[in-house]
Amino acid sequence: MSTITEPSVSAIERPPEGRWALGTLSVVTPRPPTVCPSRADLDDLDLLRRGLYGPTAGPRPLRLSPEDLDAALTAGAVEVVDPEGVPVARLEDVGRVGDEHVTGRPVWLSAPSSRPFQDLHLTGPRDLSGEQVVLVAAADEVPDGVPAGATLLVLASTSLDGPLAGTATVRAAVSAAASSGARVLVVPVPDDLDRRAALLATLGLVPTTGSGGAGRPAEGGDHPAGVVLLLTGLSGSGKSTIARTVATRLVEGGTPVTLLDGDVVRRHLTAGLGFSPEDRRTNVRRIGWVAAEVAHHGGIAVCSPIAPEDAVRRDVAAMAADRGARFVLVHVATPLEECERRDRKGLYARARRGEIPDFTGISAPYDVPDEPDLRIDTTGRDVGACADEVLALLDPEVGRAR
Ligand SMILES: Nc1ncnc2c1ncn2[C@@H]1O[C@H](COP(=O)(O)OS(=O)(=O)O)[C@@H](OP(=O)(O)O)[C@H]1O
Ligand SMILES: Nc1ncnc2c1ncn2[C@@H]1O[C@H](COP(=O)(O)OP(=O)(O)O)[C@@H](O)[C@H]1O
Repeated sequence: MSTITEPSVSAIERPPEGRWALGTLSVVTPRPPTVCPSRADLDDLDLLRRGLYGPTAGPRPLRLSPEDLDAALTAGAVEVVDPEGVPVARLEDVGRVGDEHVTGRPVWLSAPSSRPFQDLHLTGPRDLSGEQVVLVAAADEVPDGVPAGATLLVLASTSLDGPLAGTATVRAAVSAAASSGARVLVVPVPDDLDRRAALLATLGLVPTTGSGGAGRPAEGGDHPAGVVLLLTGLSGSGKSTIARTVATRLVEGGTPVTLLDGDVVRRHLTAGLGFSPEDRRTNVRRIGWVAAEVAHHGGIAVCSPIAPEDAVRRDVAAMAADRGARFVLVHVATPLEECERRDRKGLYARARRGEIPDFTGISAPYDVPDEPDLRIDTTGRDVGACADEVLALLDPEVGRAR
């Protein structure tokens, strides 16, 4: 989830009725945070706005960063923008759902930015119960012979910023329908089973175990999904060494790789950032954004920042998922004592002397990942063997030369 933070303004926006009647008083109403949620959340809001979940549905809970969550609860609202910054909705009277989510009453703002195959999208509820409807959720589900007069209902997200697979599915449906005179309708498929059932019911269709039961396509079509591989761990734990070895093996096998190493990234992409919690968040989110872009086009991005915060690592996972990519998390769990013993760059000694403030593991926190795909303690281990364990996590199809 990417967020845009704006400074709060010192203006009276909505004075509570009956209060602050004195003309000379100026009240600061906290400004709601502006949030650009995941593509799945934006699609869900769009379906809700079009009435495609029926008249009584509300928005599903929106995951916010801790800062935005606090700001939303304080302001009682959150403004939702699409990736182009178009304000699409404002959730009012927001309340917390669990630790990380909020929900509220939607007030619809501008229409979302247009998307590929815009004219084919369902604009509102429609009764399709009397029609011959073929549900399609992936390009290879488009039947060879589409009956004339049938409706191909494509359950796919076709946004410019989402997985490419959805657009490929619609393209396949349009081309199959052209020869038979069938009609194509498109609707983003909700990734929640109850929402999907509500959508199909609104269209007069019964959920089936066929395409209607299919999940949101994370891959498929004619674009293999790429991978965002994130190696997280303390300084000196072995992230860069393993990342380089993994990348080298992949390149030797004919698979191009984008390496986003912590130190290297800080000299270029995130030059100028320091090691405050906020700068680290920005650093890791930028890495995640670039990695998700790479993976969106089928590439492999190997990233090795310390990435000390659990919530930010999950932001990166969400960015990858939003771009139809796989996210693989490896915790390089070499203990602090061993990292400090190695002290390849002499930084731990300096941090112990107090010369480097906020040093991860010494004077700045590191959230140990709860459920990484792999945890490796490199102490006394061969680098190649560690790299092999990581490589084994990657789908052989993804590692295939293209
Ligand atoms: N205060 C402090 N804490 C941790 N590390 C520090 C600090 N200051 C400089 N360094 C050096 O910067 C490298 C970590 O940068 P990252 O971009 O990976 O960090 S973070 O993800 O933004 O937390 C890290 O490199 P690695 O050893 O490769 O991890 C250090 O060399
Ligand atoms: N099995 C191993 N995997 C990775 N690095 C190892 C391993 N065993 C020893 N090392 C050494 O540990 C150090 C790790 O440094 P580096 O890869 O820069 O860590 P980080 O990127 O996490 O700061 C290197 O000097 C490397 O040679």
